[in-house]
Amino acid sequence: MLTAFSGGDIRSAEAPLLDAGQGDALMQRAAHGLFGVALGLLREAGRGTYGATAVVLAGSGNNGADALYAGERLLRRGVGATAILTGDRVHAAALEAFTQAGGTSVRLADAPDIAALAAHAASADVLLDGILGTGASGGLRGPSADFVRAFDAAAGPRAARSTLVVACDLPSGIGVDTGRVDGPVLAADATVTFGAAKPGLLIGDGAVAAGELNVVDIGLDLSGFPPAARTLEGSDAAALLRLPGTHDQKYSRGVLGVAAGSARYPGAAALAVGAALATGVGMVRYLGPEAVAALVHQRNPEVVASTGPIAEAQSQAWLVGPGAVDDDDQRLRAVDAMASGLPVVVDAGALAAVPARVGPQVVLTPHAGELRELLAARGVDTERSEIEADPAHFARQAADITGATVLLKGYTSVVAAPSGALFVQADATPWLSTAGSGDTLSGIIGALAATLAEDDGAAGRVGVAPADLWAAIAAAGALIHGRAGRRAARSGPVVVSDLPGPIRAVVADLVEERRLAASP
Ligand SMILES: NC(=O)C1=CN([C@@H]2O[C@H](COP(=O)(O)OP(=O)(O)OC[C@H]3O[C@@H](n4cnc5c(N)ncnc54)[C@H](OP(=O)(O)O)[C@@H]3O)[C@@H](O)[C@H]2O)[C@@H](O)CC1
Ligand SMILES: Nc1ncnc2c1ncn2[C@@H]1O[C@H](COP(=O)(O)OP(=O)(O)O)[C@@H](O)[C@H]1O
Ligand SMILES: [K+]
Repeated sequence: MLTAFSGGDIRSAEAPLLDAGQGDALMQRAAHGLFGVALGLLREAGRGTYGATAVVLAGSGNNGADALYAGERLLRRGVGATAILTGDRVHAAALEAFTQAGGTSVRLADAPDIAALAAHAASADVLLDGILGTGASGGLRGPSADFVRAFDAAAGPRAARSTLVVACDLPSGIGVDTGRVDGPVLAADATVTFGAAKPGLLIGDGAVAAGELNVVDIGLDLSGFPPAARTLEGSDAAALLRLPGTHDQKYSRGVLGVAAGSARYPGAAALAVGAALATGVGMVRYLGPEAVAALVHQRNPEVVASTGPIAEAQSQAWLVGPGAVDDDDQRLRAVDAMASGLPVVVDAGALAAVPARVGPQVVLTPHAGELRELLAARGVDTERSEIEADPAHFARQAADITGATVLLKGYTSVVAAPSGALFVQADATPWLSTAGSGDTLSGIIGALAATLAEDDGAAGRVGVAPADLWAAIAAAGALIHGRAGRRAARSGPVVVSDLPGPIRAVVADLVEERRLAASP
């Protein structure tokens, strides 16, 4: 599990070490970590150090100092380095060390031509971004903002540019705790963050700008601080798989009831059911129109179908809503499922049926447009673009108002528990943004919920509080869905109806990972 702490908590954890006179030692550890990653990237790109060039962007704070000390180390390895001092102040000792090692520097405020300076930076092999770190307030402003715009214009988009950009602690321009990007941002190939990840590096636009994330231990003790966000890794999702045992039968493994699909959108039911079966479940019971059941059966004859109400179909968990629009029976099933006290995954058409207050075992899976409607129905008016800019804030607000666990879909999937716990997954690929993709995500989460509904040890296995189990399950679902999408995309555009194969393969890999971890 990757754990992120707020910028404020990281600074609080630094305080006792600074009081003990260890500020310089911390900074040297940070600089060494940054240097190591920059060196590794240069080597990976086949550029080595002798004859290579680096530009260090150094702001007025300690972030700039870290970058200058990393630049000093590059200079000592034979890299030619220039520093661009972006603030009106600079850490004197760090600049002195950089200069002593042979580096030259220029003040951005004195530069006659920002475009020419940006073009120089865009011709370097590596750029260290030390403009802003945890001391950032708001988006980039002033000459730093102008410089980043000019650099982007000169270097081109990240995927096409030749300069390797390594962010010091975080890409300058992102919200440390939100990932919000309100102006120009220096998108990094890699980010080297110190002490622990910050939430902004995991969420939304901040996660996109961070590139590959490296966490460098600088000796901070964060044990007394609450995690601000967590990301499940494969081993965590593997711990949440309930593997069948010798005494299991189909009912004990868990039955998922699915009330999805309608005359208008029959396919959503087939997609959700296919994904649930591929994730692994004792049985799927399908409730809905006979014509939809027939379509489900074409692909999955093992499904047990009926046209009755929720009360007549015993299940361990429910999935309601995919493709269920303009269908009173499906709406009633959604309402009954949410009132049952059982875990329920609520997607698409059923989101409008969520009552005023539910419990964390009700997992809502809206995209930003659906979340906007859910909030508007509760008196919170906002724009879809605002939700996309600050997904954690709005997912949390929805979890707080409804009492449900809320998974907000997008490039990163953000899961907010009503306890305030936050999980963020960035396992997906934009190839998954295709119709029906969300139906398969809800099927995966439904299957996990059905198999774990009566498993008292599940929260402990993944190291979360019992109340946050449903959020962890939703995050694990996003991980499996995202990895399956990536796997599918290896051989071309993702076709959602083909996703069960990759889902099974991802689950098989996770089972193997768990077996290897358990064997001595
Ligand atoms: N503490 C430690 O021991 C350790 C800390 N570490 C490192 O220190 C970093 C935190 O350093 P920090 O606190 O000095 O803040 P930092 O982010 O460098 O700069 C803040 C300055 O930037 C400016 N500014 C603010 N907002 C702006 C904006 N939107 N647009 C433009 N400018 C803006 C503002 O300056 P002003 O504008 O007021 O002149 C402000 O003073 C941390 O990320 C890590 O890298 C590691 O070395 C480990 C040990
Ligand atoms: N740009 C993106 N990058 C990665 N994953 C994405 C992106 N856009 C959407 N997704 C994922 O694809 C799925 C889309 O779900 P949804 O919008 O509900 O589609 P549908 O309603 O057609 O089923 C979600 O799991 C979401 O996280
Ligand atoms: K930075």
